[in-house]
Amino acid sequence: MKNYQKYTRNYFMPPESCIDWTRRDYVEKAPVWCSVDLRDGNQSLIVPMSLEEKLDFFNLLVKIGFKEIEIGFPAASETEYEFCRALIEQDLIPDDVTIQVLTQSRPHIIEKTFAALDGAKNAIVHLYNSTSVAQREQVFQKSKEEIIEIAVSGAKLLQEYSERVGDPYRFEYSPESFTGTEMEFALEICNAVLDVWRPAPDKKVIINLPVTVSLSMPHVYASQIEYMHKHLKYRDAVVLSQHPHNDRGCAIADTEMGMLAGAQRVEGTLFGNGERTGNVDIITLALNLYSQGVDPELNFENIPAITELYERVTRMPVYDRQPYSGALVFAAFSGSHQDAIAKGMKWREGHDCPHWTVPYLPIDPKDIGREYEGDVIRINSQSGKGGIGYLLEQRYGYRLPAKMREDFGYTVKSISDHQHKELTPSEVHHIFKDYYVNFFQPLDVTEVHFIQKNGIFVMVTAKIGDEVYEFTGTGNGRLDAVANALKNSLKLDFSLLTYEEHALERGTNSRAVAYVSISCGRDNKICWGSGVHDDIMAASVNALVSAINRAGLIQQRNA
Ligand SMILES: CC(=O)SCCNC(=O)CCNC(=O)[C@H](O)C(C)(C)COP(=O)(O)OP(=O)(O)OC[C@H]1O[C@@H](n2cnc3c(N)ncnc32)[C@H](O)[C@@H]1OP(=O)(O)O
Ligand SMILES: CC(C)C(=O)C(=O)O
Ligand SMILES: [Mg+2]
Repeated sequence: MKNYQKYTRNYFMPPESCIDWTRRDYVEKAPVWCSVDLRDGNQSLIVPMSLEEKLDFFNLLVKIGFKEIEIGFPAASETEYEFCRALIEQDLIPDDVTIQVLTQSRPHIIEKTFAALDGAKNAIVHLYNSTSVAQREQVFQKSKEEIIEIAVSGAKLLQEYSERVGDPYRFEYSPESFTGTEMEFALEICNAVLDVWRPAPDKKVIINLPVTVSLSMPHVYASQIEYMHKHLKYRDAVVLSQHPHNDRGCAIADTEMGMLAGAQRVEGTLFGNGERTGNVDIITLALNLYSQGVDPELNFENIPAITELYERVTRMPVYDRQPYSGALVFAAFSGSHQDAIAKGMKWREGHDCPHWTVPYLPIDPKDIGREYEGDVIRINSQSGKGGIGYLLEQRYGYRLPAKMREDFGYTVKSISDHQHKELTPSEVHHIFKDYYVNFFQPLDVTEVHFIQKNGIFVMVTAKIGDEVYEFTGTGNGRLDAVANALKNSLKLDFSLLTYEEHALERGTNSRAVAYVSISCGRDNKICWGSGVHDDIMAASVNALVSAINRAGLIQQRNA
């Protein structure tokens, strides 16, 4: 791309090395979560949510377990204001939940914000102003001192309004566009705001360091967070918060590394909705913790229900590959993945496993309301015998012999390949029944009588088209005797290779299924057939007849 020189790295590393966080490899405790779905998420929708939709979403967030919820920007619009009023006046905020509201640092906006909060038992008032070089120069056209003055004057106003009503509110300050700000200046402005609020450990304030626009690799943000963490004044009275956006696709990494670097709180949204590429996805963050054995302190046990409500009120679909929540994120189409999953699941049945280690499935889909059936093993032309056989066994109870799985696998793949489509479990079942089970054309065996006499003697009644035949034969076992009767009487060139059977369903009325393979002709081509019947012997004969028919032996004999 010829215009690359138009761009440069416009972020700032801390003035000292801040890489202590690299010595930590995991987060051991969930951060304080704050949902900004109803503000950052809402302000970026094509059509912002209605009051009723916001209420539905608020109730969902409460149900999930959020204790801090940024409910909007009350000065922005009538809906935003009225929503805040409705929550307060109708007493819809649970006692253990704190609402948060966002305000610019402008007197009339702050005034309106506090008017919206009138009567609230508690709330977080979130003040922001932009601090980056670009915004200072282009948008505000102000010096650093003047930008600090915007923040400080706003901080003072928040304090005054709060004191007037008995000081029930907590405060949050965001140096918006933090990632484009010199770190020394970000520190200076945050400390200036802190000097106004003078927080104490029993009256903490939140300093929120947003990735308003992501400008660097995640380790840079982590170093920036560590710098602020080490140098902020009143540190034991500050909750250090992050608010990453996803412009470079690094929001999750930014947040996780930021937590390693000292951040204690995370602002984000469900499914990562938010300005441009979105805010950080809290579901992914929470389930990443969960997948490493850390309680995320949010309940995502019913992702499908959460998805449904989210899609309704945002009018946006959840992407198929969205981590943990997308329709395809537990799906395995490819053969080797399916095989490993099927074996992994079987392995768990025979072992006392304290932890989840199934290959290709980072967490157990059932834990978040997803199903194995339909969600995991999916069949197309990339699939293999392992997955196809597993599906047939789990759904329909057929335990195919290993070699027959392979044969059936190729049959299914070829159909999917030619039809150029995914096959549903029921279509796979139908293929099995249509191609392998009780396949009675052109040969059909209608009656079999066994006599035990120096081995087994058998009398077979068979039909080929309209012709009815009576054959006899002998063998070491019953199926062997039937095979010999057919082979010798009809001059068929095959030998019986494999025979397996099992009950298809549990219980006394269970049907039996049998699997037979025969080796045919001079080139020993293997052909499989299956039989299902109430009687195990009839199932076995059906399987043999199916194999003979599938091999085309009757047609070859006539040719
Ligand atoms: C990164 C973020 O997501 S920040 C949150 C952004 N969200 C929103 O803006 C959604 C809600 N906002 C709104 O509805 C409107 O912007 C309102 C109601 C808040 C304000 O509306 P208006 O005053 O009509 O317009 P607007 O937002 O363009 O105001 C721009 C003015 O505010 C100033 N300003 C912008 N942000 C701030 C701030 N945080 N603190 C102080 N002044 C600010 C601008 O410099 C500009 O000043 P100027 O009038 O001297 O040129
Ligand atoms: C208001 C602030 C925190 C914000 O949304 C951002 O910087 O992205
Ligand atoms: Mg934001």
